[in-house]
Amino acid sequence: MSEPALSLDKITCTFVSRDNKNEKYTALRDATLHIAPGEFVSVVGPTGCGKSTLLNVGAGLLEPSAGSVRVFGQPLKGINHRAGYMFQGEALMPWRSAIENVMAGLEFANVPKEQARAQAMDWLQRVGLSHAVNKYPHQMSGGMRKRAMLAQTMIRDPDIILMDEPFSALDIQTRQLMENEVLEIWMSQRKAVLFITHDLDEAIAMSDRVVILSAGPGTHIIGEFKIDLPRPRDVAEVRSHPRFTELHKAIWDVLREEVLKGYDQQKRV
Ligand SMILES: Nc1ncnc2c1ncn2[C@@H]1O[C@H](COP(=O)(O)OP(=O)(O)OP(=O)(O)O)[C@@H](O)[C@H]1O
Repeated sequence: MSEPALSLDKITCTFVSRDNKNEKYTALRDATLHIAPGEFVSVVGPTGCGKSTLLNVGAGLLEPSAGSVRVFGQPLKGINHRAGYMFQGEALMPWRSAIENVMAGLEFANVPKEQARAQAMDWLQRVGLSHAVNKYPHQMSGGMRKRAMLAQTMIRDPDIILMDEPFSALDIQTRQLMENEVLEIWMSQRKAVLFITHDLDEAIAMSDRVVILSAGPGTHIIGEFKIDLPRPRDVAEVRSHPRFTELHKAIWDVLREEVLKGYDQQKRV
């Protein structure tokens, strides 16, 4: 069997507590997750449990207190250069137009400007932004900015894509369009994806596998489900598939108690 694209083994992350500098807070404890090349894995869990922390460890942005990270079998040191990231917030440079934003990653990698521009045009077309090539971020809608961010992530041709609630700020219709676009691109490129979401429907609709995290402290993986729904999928239509309902119930049975625990903790803060 081939090496996982991303292996997170027995990851523990302990922070100085935000509430009391004399205390420590262990967000993750012994969390293990392997993602195969080309596999789409979503991680769901209660609010504040450690989803972003896990993703940041995989991105090489955060060194775990214990445990190991491997990328295609090689120990990760520093930033994960085989990964592209798409986060919740805005990542476009306001002083650059759509095309200048999309081509920026290639320029920084010293790709000749004309080649970078041609590839950026191609990606803008793929994400439905060929009409907005010269628009600046403030001239684009939230959905258009997300499309530009997707092109910005994909143009570097990463082998692993890390997404942290990328569409949570979008209205439901735009969100579903973007989810379908991501699936279409993923089907054509088959990169490994680690997708973080609060939304169980989104996780099931998109993924090959859904992994469930416990409430913190000491968050770890408490269950995982293979999503055996047929592909290609339309994220809106797949929700009416009887198997979707079965999977949703089975996962929610595991997740519910953790969500309640997480909610309780938030109320106490
Ligand atoms: N740098 C840090 N210093 C102190 N505590 C931190 C730090 N980063 C994360 N934490 C704590 O670790 C826990 C997990 O945070 P994280 O952001 O990973 O959770 P999450 O599941 O992504 O949250 P959400 O569902 O709200 O997006 C939280 O209690 C958070 O306050």
